[in-house]
Amino acid sequence: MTTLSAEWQTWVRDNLARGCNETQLIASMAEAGIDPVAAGMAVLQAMSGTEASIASGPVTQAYTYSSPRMPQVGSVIQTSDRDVRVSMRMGQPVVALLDNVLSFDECDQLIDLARMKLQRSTIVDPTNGTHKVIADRGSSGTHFAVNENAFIASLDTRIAELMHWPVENGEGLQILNYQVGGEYKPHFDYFPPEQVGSGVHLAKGGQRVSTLILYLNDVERGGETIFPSIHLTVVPKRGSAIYFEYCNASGQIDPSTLHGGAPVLSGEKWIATKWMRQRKYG
Ligand SMILES: O=C(O)CCC(=O)C(=O)O
Ligand SMILES: [Fe+2]
Repeated sequence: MTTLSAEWQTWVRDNLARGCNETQLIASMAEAGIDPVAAGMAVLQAMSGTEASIASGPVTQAYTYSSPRMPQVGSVIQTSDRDVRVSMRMGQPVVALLDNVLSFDECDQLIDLARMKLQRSTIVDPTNGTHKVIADRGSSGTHFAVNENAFIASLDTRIAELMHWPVENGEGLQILNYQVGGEYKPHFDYFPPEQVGSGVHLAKGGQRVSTLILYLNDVERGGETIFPSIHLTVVPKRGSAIYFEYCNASGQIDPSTLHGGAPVLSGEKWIATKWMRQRKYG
């Protein structure tokens, strides 16, 4: 057990005093190499004003891994229309790397459909009247409602079977496109229960329980999905997907699933993300 340095304790207190969001603080600390569970404890202790020393060594997690949704055996998951190959699996946190989730043709179709929707979000340039894409944030996105059309419905069914969770508990498939420099800073996909703002999200469908990120293209350089607290890096591969879960049957959440999208260094990156909720969503 080591103690979080005085500098970090001061940093936490100062940022809380400035009104920074707790989750962002934990994510920044994790990015700097601090165990996110220890970072979370530091933030909680600072919020409650205690000066006790804070453990940043191995931390006993409250999260119970006893009944993962993703089976912990087998190399193939048979869905109603496709055999998906498990190429890597771990139990704590529950993570699985899946190959052959989408055909190349399905990846291209998703990109084309999303591109059409993305193109609709243009503004008219007041200087010359031409349509142009709204300011480049390094990433842009759109989503498809659950069962929006026959193609999306077939994917929603397959994805639900892979995630071992009902279609109706899923949020609509989200498509993200990152250009060079585009990234997604480390974050949790669940809604932090201690945050006031989470209430509105939790009211509909409850907590998020699991995520499937589908890679729609090969990225020339960069754009890996990174899990800083478990030191896992997933290289995007067209048609493959990374699955992870972070909310168990008791409603506990697993902070070791902190993850982000590393900056794209060359080329571009297209992904589709499915989030599952505890209950029926929508
Ligand atoms: O871009 C990535 O690899 C991560 C995406 C992600 O974290 C999300 O969609 O929730
Ligand atoms: Fe995420």
